[in-house]
Amino acid sequence: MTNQPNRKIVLFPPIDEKRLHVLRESAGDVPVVNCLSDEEAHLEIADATGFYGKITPSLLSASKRLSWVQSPTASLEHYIFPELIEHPCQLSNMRGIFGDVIADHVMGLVLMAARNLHIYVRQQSEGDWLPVGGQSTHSTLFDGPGQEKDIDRAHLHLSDCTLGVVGVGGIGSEICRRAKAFRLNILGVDPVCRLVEEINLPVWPTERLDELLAVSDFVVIAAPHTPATEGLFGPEQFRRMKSSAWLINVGRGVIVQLDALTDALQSGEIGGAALDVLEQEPLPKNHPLWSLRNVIITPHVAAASPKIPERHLEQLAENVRRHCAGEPPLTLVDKSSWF
Ligand SMILES: NC(=O)C1=CN([C@@H]2O[C@H](COP(=O)(O)OP(=O)(O)OC[C@H]3O[C@@H](n4cnc5c(N)ncnc54)[C@H](O)[C@@H]3O)[C@@H](O)[C@H]2O)C=CC1
Ligand SMILES: O=C(O)C(=O)CO
Repeated sequence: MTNQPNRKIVLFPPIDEKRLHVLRESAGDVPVVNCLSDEEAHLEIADATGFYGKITPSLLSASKRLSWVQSPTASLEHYIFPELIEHPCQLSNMRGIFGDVIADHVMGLVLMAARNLHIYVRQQSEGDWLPVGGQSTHSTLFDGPGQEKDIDRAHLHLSDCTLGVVGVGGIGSEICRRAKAFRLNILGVDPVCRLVEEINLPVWPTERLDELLAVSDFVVIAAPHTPATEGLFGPEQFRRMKSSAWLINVGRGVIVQLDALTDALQSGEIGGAALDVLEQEPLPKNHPLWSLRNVIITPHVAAASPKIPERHLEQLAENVRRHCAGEPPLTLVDKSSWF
């Protein structure tokens, strides 16, 4: 397909030369302008049709012909504002490139929690040989066969567990597939009631979240930050969860009310939490969550992988090509879900 006439794409903040070259190849004869300053971005956006980067209300109001905005991230909370929602331009994000990487991270957290690995790693640094649930300095299995002991009850058997996913999109679906391979029972809620391919898992509507919470041993949040998910997990949701259940959050920190989560963990209302994203990032050094035995914190790294920059560029280049050809972008965002 030939490019549409009079298209122009503006990038701000600027990107490196190597990536710029790839984008220019995708754009063909459409100019791609890499702006080095905010002032330059304000001038260049006036007649631009496409924009990649951090759009602001001021840049948007300086634009006269904008029909496409691409955010650099999957989440949109730092890139969306009322004027952009009302603007007729199409908005696309970077969802869909993180699925396998984040699902691997989640399975790592599930295995740590089930096998108490987080506790053993801490004990290792002190040179402590202490089985969780046991008092002896060696495995109680040697004390005699046939009887279930505290040490057994303190370690989870994964195929007896249920994992419930909140937000079964690109990341959530991959989590379900991996969990299935580990023989967990799987549930999922999402406003879009799809079937997870390969494992034929029917996804429940979000109205059934309470049911999912009541039976899940692991509740995994892989949803975006939207008005509907902000603060979605508070005291009531923790009350509904099993007292042994773990909450795993790889979606966005603000979906979980940090104070309510801290209370639920300190009071034993839920069994544990594994958090890659938190309402406060970085979590302050003196926050009580750091010292809780049943908490695993990773510093917003669930998506870190050498594959991601490569995929990011590929997806961006494809959306540049589509914009120039007059086609809708991949990963179009439904702006109405932000009302
Ligand atoms: N921890 C990290 O480093 C990263 C976190 N993320 C987060 O993961 C989120 C999901 O990313 P993808 O799976 O690629 O996006 P996606 O758009 O493919 O999937 C998100 C799913 O959540 C669903 N959803 C929307 N509102 C919901 C609600 N109220 N309750 C339950 N589900 C709801 C959507 O319908 C969709 O199926 C991103 O928006 C971002 O916040 C993304 C990348 C890295
Ligand atoms: O794209 C996102 O939303 C991220 O969190 C990247 O780490």
